[in-house]
Amino acid sequence: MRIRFTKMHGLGNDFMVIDAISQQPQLDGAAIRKLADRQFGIGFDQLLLVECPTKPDVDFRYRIYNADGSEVENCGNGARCFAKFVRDRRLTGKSSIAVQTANGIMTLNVQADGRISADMGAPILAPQEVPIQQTEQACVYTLELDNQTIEFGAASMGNPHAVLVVDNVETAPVESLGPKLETHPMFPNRVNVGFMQVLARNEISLRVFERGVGETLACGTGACAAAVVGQLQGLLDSQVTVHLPGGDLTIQWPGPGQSLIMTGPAVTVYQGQIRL
Ligand SMILES: N[C@@H](CCC[C@H](N)C(=O)O)C(=O)O
Repeated sequence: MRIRFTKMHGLGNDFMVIDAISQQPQLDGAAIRKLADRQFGIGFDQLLLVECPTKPDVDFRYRIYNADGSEVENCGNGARCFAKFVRDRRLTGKSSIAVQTANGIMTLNVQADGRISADMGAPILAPQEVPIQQTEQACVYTLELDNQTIEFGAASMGNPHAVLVVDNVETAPVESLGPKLETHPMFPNRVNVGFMQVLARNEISLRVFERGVGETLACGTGACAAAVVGQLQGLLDSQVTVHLPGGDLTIQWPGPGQSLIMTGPAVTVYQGQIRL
């Protein structure tokens, strides 16, 4: 069957977005991996499916799949692209959109300048719920890897994140440590691994090795998790500019129990059709 899709990105974190309201794509893990392939397919970090909601008082449901075919709970950059997609495709005229994800209901607000703010909900900090193999909640956890003790903070934005504070993101061991931490027994559902350099109390640089993908040019939930971990460790204020390899996000977090607001751009690259 032939499927219409839109290629989009949020700061270089790229997506294949499919309207699964007017089309019914049959995509299993193998088909998603084939489409995600950057040589033999379309190439993307995540696939986003826009569907009708299954709950009342919600505009849409959107589902997220990593390039390795695994379905995931949340995607910050994807959420902004989803909002631009449903407006550009005239699936809604609303500038405040409520969307159902595997993580609950998220509200997205399209601003006059075209940037999109997402209410990302409150971070989950209880270790069993992130999840990490620890019994007591702490701002800094440790694990042993290759005879080295690694310190990290942890938070779930619906999806699990570990955040390491580093002196310099340029030289941080993202490629070597990222895959080892992603699959470390400390993280029963695997983990997204952020490497954060604190530049000032309101400014960080961040690289993220994403679960199910590898290093991406930006990770919205990773930026939220870094802001949370940095604030809990006393390093950051409540509003932070996050410099990612693909560009900047603004994160606001008043503190524990409160929602994070993430603001940034969403870009359409092209529209296409592919035979599945
Ligand atoms: N790029 C995303 C996160 C996508 C999901 C992640 N790889 C996971 O497995 O949890 C973002 O912008 O948040």
